[in-house]
Amino acid sequence: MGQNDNSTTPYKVASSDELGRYMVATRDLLPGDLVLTERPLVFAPKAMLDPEAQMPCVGCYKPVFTDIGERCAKCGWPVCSGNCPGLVDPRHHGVECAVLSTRPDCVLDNMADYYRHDALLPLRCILLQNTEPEKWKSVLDMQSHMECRGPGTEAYEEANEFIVEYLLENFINKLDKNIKNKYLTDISKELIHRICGIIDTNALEIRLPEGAELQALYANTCILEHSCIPNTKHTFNQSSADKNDSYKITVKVVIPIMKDEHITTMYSHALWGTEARRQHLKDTKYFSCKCPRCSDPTELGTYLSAMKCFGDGNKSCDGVHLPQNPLDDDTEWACSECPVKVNNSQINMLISQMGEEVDGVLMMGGSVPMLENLLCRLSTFLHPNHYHLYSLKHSLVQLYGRQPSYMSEEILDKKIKMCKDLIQITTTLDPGNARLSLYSSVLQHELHSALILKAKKVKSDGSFKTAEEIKSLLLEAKVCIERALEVLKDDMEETSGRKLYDVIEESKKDFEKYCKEKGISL
Ligand SMILES: C[S@@+](CC[C@H](N)C(=O)[O-])C[C@H]1O[C@@H](n2cnc3c(N)ncnc32)[C@H](O)[C@@H]1O
Repeated sequence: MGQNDNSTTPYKVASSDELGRYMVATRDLLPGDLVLTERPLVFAPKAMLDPEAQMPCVGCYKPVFTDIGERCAKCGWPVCSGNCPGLVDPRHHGVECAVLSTRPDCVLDNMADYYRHDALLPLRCILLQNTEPEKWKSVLDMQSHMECRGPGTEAYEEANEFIVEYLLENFINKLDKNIKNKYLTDISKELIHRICGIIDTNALEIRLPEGAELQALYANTCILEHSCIPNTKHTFNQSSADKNDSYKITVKVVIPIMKDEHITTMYSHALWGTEARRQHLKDTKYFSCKCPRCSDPTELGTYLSAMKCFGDGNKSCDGVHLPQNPLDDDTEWACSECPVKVNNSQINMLISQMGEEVDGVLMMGGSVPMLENLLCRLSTFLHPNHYHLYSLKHSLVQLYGRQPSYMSEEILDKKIKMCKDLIQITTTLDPGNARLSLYSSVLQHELHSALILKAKKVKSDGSFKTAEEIKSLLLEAKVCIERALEVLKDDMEETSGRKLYDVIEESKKDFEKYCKEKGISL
């Protein structure tokens, strides 16, 4: 869709005590309309979660083997090659190298502690002050939430140890006067803390094809406010021939926005339940979300956080537990059928324990029996649509119908039902495919494949399916594969979207070939 009136900027910046700066639409906007596109002010690698893992090259972020790999000839940081163009490019390693070069001699043996890539973004930010004063001004315009990040807070102590002291002690305090005058006329502990606050509040994450993750700051995109039902989607350019456009962001409308309505994005994970999303937003962005999804105990009728009632000890109950007021941290959870109530902290403890189990199984690439076992156990406590069960089912549908022991008609029917249930939840939570397009696409693709396999199978009673039955299954499969491709239309600039699109397009070709061979026209 998209409307073509590009004569006026589609947004203006407003401000309120509650939200700070935010964006409103200057005219009615339709899905597909461009809100903005801009290059990043600054970007750098994110923290390495696993210190044993490969480190990103400081010039291009490709993972490198640190023990055998090359080092930057000047500063000694791991690089993909001494000829990496990013080493001299000021947007990448070109400027910071002068500061990082003041390294102690011992560092090459002590990599995990010494090469702290998450300190590079704060360093690249403060280096803008003399090299790119306009960009530096834009960074300083951003909200830092220093009022919530004083000494003694977790955010302060963490930033202090891992970034502020690290940068000061290892590099900045040892800098030659000339270099300091050239690059860092304004430098203090407080300033680095403020930059850390700005990064935590505003930086966006970019996952690169090779696995590394970057963080980047954008002057205008950072003004977008959060909603758990966002009306825009953003993508990052990762494939442009023009290197200056690397990581350029494009923000597009996904749900119609009326003139004067707020333009929103999502800072949290769309498949987390309300409690987890709100806690994450409080901890990292210092506000309490009150959006329509957070305010609704059923989360738009999906029951994504709902629990089953445990009964009162004497009598079992088929009711469903929901928070009475999801915006209240001390809310009680009440049953839909009986008088039993449970307090929020008990529910949170249970849910986080279950979450750890789910993450554990998924991280080790859980097999079908492992996933089914946990699904069965957690289903005793959780509503079938609960987000922990969603995660397990989303993995299961990618294994059912693809492994020899899981090809029976019964399993295919199970897969078809799971896919349909998960598609329903996904579409309700993310009607514009702002955040869950890859999840949706995978589900549509899996549904397509299960329908075809079912069409090819004899029935469980040994009889053949009629031509009508086969055609009806294949017609449904056709709609699914078209939807699987359609929901990815705005993800093509990103590698993960393009890769998934290519896989699904191959399936579509195989499907068309099969129909042609069988003389079936759909
Ligand atoms: C990325 S910044 C957005 C721009 C910011 N308002 C400014 O003035 O620069 C994120 C911060 O905006 C505020 N914010 C964003 N969305 C909000 C919302 N839905 N409710 C309350 N505050 C919000 C919070 O203070 C949050 O930490």
